[in-house]
Parts: sequence; structure tokens; C-alpha cells
Amino acid sequence: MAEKIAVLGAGSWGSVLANMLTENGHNVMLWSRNKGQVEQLNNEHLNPRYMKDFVYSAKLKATTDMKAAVEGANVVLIVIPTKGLREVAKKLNTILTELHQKPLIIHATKGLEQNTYKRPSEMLSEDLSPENRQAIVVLSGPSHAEDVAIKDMTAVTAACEDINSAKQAQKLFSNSYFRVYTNDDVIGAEFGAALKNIIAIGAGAIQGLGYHDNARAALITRGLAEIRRLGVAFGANPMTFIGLSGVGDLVVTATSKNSRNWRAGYQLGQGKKLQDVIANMGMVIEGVYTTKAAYELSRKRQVQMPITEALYHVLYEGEDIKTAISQLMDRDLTSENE
Ligand SMILES: NC(=O)C1=CN([C@@H]2O[C@H](COP(=O)(O)OP(=O)(O)OC[C@H]3O[C@@H](n4cnc5c(N)ncnc54)[C@H](O)[C@@H]3O)[C@@H](O)[C@H]2O)C=CC1
Ligand SMILES: O=C(CO)COP(=O)(O)O
Repeated sequence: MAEKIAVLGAGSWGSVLANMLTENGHNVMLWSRNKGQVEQLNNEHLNPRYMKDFVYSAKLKATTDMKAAVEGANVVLIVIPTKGLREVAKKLNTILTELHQKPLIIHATKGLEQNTYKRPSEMLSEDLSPENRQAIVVLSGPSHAEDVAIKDMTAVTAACEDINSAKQAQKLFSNSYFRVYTNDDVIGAEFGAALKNIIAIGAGAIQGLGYHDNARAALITRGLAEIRRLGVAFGANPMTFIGLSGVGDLVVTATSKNSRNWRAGYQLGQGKKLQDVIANMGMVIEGVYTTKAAYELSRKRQVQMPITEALYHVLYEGEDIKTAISQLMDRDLTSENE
């Protein structure tokens, strides 16, 4: 059944998901705060800053007016970086109150909030009143926008404690090249999504330094161990970390040149300065901020996250990457399952 869907956020992921939902037969309105971007999407069906050379469906409509995008929508998909999520959620809440609407909320944000360490669904449940929304579903998994745009085979997870809402999201997005599974473990899905970006920066950095396959495999595997450790400490199901939103997303992000986090790490490994890397990316590098949040959270909760800690020292205290790697390798020898 065709649904009316508002998509908030027209960066690489939001715009490609909006396009896919349009091609799935839904009536989609894409919201962006940027007037020039909206005009170019509506008139030329292009969004070159985020998706160079990709031509969007002529049926996809964009607007800078959030109220117009949301009016009549029974589903709102939020694809805003963690940093801007509360601002957008608060605005959405006011609009939903005015419109007396109660849509299903789906989000695809991957990060943890600075200082509070909250997951995106926790932020949304605080800023969107219960009378203005149905359940909150997390859409997560190995899914670079660039691959979805060219209709490459992709599988992701729709996670929600209310399994019927997860199934509703599953139906909206699934098609011949985009397969959606359901999961009821929101905590695991969101920790997997946020923390894999840290390991992806590390994987890029070791490749930028000239290390090879063994090093990358070691980093990914031990990275997964510490992602799982933190997630489980907060109540996640350990099985989620061997699923799409865990190892699946970790593998794609830590091995792909399409990943903004991997690319940032690679440039750091080649000796570029963090501020220059951020300034030149032009898109969000969530892992830079998640590294700080996860490092602080792991210390508070007394969970060992040696790779995250090493990257924190590199990104926030100016430690040399090679020194950080030596320190990681020189730690006391231990059991794999500790
Ligand atoms: N790019 C990808 O392939 C994927 C990205 N994600 C996640 O989706 C989220 C968004 O990522 P991208 O689309 O890649 O980011 P992006 O950097 O390409 O675009 C972000 C968009 O959000 C808008 N925005 C940021 N702050 C805002 C605010 N306060 N108010 C209004 N608009 C605001 C920007 O103007 C921009 O249009 C991130 O959490 C990312 O980790 C998840 C899966 C895949
Ligand atoms: O989450 C992603 C793919 O699943 C996108 O990762 P990047 O933000 O590193 O590009």
C-alpha cells in the first residue's frame, strides 16, 4: 500500500532513501533546510554535493517547509546527523502538535550524543511527545548510499521493541535489491551502528599508514569485541552484534572507500590534520564525535575499549598514530574472550 512519507534530511543517505521509497511507489516529500538544494532537486533532480552524478526520480518532491513535508504523512523518516537530531526533533514535535498527527517514526542516524551519551532513539523519545508519535524504528545495517543509489544488493535491519512497527518499516523499504530484516533489539542495533564508525576510522588509518590485510582483520575483529562489550553492558542482545547492524555494518564501513569514516581515517594515517580532514569531507564523519562519547562512556561504565581509547588519544590529544598502535600491541597479553 502506498504511504505518505516525510523524509527529514537530504544528505547522501536521506536523499537516496527518499528516492528509493518514491520508486517503491510511496508518496514522498523530502525536507531540507537548504533552499538551493531543494530547488535543484525539484528542477533538475540532482543533489550533487552529496550524490555526484546521481539523477533522482522526477516523482520525488523536496521542500524547505517542514510543515508542508509532514502534513498528512503517516510515516516520518529522520536522517539527520546525531549533532542536529534534537534541533530537528523539537521542530518536528511542534509541527506534529499543530497538525494533530501521530506518525510512525523511523530513524537512520548512527551516533551517540555528546555529553549525555544517549542513543538516537533515546533522544527522539525525549523530544517527540508520545501523543505525537507511534513507535520509533531504527533502520540500520551495511548500506552505503552510493551502493543503494545504483541498486546494488543490500540487506539491513529494522529494529523496534514493537515488532509490528518493525514489520511496517520492513514492508515500506523492501524491494528486489533492498532486503529488510526485523529485530527487537534497539539497544544492540544503535550501539552497533554508532560504534562501528570508530573502528572504521581506525581501519582507514592503518591502511593509510601502509598496514595490510592481517592488521585490518585484527582491528575489525577486536573492534567488534569491544563494541559488543559496551552494548551488552547496556542491555543489548549479544547476538545482534553478529547481525547486519553489528558485524555487517562494521565490515562495510571498515573496508570501503565509500565510507566517510574510513576515508577520514585513511587521510589521518597519511599524515593529514583532523581539522583539515573534517573541513574537506563536506559530509558528516560521525565516528569522530562518537569516539569521544564512547571513550567517556566506557570509562564511566568501566568497560575496556582499547581501540576506542587509542583513537581518542589520537583524535583529541594529538597522539601520534604509530605510537598509539605500538601501545595497543604492547598491552598485557590476555584471553580472546575476556
Ligand atoms: N551516507 C550513508 O551512506 C549512510 C549514512 N547513515 C547515517 O545517516 C546520518 C546522516 O548521514 P548522511 O546523509 O551521510 O549525512 P550528510 O552529511 O550527507 O547529510 C546530512 C544532512 O543533514 C542536514 N542537517 C544536519 N544538521 C541539520 C540540522 N540541525 N537541521 C537540519 N538539517 C540538518 C544537512 O544539511 C545535510 O543535508 C548519519 O548519522 C549517518 O551516520 C546511515 C547509513 C548510511
Ligand atoms: O553507515 C554507513 C554504511 O552503512 C555509512 O558509513 P560512513 O558514514 O562512514 O560513510
